[in-house]
Amino acid sequence: MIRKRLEFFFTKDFITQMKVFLKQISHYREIISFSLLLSIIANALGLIPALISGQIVDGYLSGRELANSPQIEKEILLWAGALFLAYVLSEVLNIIQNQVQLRFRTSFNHSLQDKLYKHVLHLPINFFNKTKSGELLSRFTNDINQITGLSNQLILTPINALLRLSVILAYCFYLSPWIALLILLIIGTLTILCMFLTKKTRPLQNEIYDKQAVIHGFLSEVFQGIRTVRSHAKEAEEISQHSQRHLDLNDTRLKSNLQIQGIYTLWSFMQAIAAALMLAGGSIMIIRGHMSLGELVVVQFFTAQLMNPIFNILSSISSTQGGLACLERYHKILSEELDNPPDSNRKKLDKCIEKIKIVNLNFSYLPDKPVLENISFTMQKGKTYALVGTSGSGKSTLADLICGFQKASIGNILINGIELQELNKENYIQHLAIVHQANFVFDGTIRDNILYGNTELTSSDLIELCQKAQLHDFIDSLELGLDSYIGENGIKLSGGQKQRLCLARAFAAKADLIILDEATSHLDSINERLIQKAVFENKNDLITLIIAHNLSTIKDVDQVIVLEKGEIKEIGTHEGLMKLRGLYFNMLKS
Ligand SMILES: Nc1ncnc2c1ncn2[C@@H]1O[C@H](COP(=O)(O)OP(=O)(O)OP(=O)(O)O)[C@@H](O)[C@H]1O
Repeated sequence: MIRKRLEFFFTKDFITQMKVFLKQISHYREIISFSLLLSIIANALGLIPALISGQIVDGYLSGRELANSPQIEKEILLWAGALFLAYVLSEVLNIIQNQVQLRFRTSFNHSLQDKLYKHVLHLPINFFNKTKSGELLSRFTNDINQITGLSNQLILTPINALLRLSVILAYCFYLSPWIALLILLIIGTLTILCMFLTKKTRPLQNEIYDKQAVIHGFLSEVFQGIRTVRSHAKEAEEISQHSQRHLDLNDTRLKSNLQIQGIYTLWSFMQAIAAALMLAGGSIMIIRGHMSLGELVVVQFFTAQLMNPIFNILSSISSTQGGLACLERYHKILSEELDNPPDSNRKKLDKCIEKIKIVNLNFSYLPDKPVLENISFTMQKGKTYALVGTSGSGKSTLADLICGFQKASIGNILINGIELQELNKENYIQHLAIVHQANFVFDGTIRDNILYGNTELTSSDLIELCQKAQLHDFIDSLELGLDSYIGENGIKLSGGQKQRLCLARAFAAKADLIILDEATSHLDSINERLIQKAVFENKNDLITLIIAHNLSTIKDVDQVIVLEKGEIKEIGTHEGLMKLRGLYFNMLKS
């Protein structure tokens, strides 16, 4: 019966999420218990002033002629001192409890952040294709903060409030069962009414969080693409859309606030009724000789104190709903399947990559829309390969599959004879170096960015790498050389300088498979040739795969693979394909 009633107020979903949360914080039970104990003692001390006031009224101010004796004044002063002490002690304990609580919350927040970050960084690239980065940021900031607050809303506030409620009710019951009954009646009505109303606030709370996340998503997109926004003079449109989204969010906030305000108003109204009833009931009981004046003082004081705990429980339920919605979203991300579990027992490569065999590979991003079909070819250590084809033919997708960033729908990629899916991805990636056309550089120095590819490099290694990537002249021209800051995503660098920096970082990785996906597209022909020379210098030690639109840059590779609409149309050496006078020949001629 109780369970049914609970499910009436809290949905099953709510209860499941609550259980998940309680399990999550079970590691912190010691610190939570300590914080709870402090809070209970502080609250108990908070009730003492009421009892002392009642004692002073009954003991010295009523029921007999007021005696003006130094002894009585001394006793009153002692009681007042005790009252002051109870206040002070209660406050001190509250301060300590706040500190303990903060410690728990920061450590809990930290562990939530770490867990989510660890998971997200190992999610398939597809996850990032479908999730806006701003929304993801919202999960790390707003959602995690809300989840952290749940400990207060679900544990400390209700337990404290229930305890206070029990003490007050017990005292009132001791004075008069009728007063206790009256209080219970008021509380019961109030609780049922507020529970109905708070239940209604949850959908709007969720809507607010969702809309905030969408706004973050758009903001981060616009900041990242500020050049595109500027170059299309879309500032006014973006501002108006942003403002529209905010108006929409404000609308939801206002609706939600209206609901909450309704609850508050109802609450104040009931509180006024309770105070009036107590005053009337208590006064009648004094007149009839069933209660003393001091006891009425205590009851009035307690009634006022009683309302807050109940209100805290109810507002906890409302904010808990928001927090649990955040927890739901948090766990939704954690339930996304990892393609690269960090602690898996998958096989590690015991030597460098010597052979990559691709067998009958098929892949599609969307059902029934194949991007790659029946791809089969082999790459060997010491050889260079080029993937060519028209735009959208699937070259970058194939490179992503070889790197393990995407999973083939059908077919295999065998690395030294081992199925790629059976390999420990972290270990496998350490054997690769990839440079994309639009590679990312971090906000830091040139040195930081190159060391990201290999932290063990010495200064002379760095100089050598920069020479290989044709970056040395540029670095020499900078006042701070390798220690120059390049700004967010290399804003202070030209497209070509950024590409050369990415090449230096890739060379630093000392990989056995290097994939250059349009990696020299921003370079002038002299630099492009020099870099190619550098790439081919160590070609005997690795597998080199070049994806290029400029076919004049790949004439010297050992094998050219020509893709067209996701299928291999031609494969062979430059000379062989030229003789064939097929697709490759036509591409080169055109
Ligand atoms: N994340 C994605 N979701 C859905 N479709 C995608 C995704 N990425 C690429 N595609 C589609 O897959 C096809 C192959 O894209 P891919 O980037 O591999 O081609 P590409 O040959 O490298 O092109 P380009 O030479 O222009 O870089 C294209 O039709 C593209 O629209």
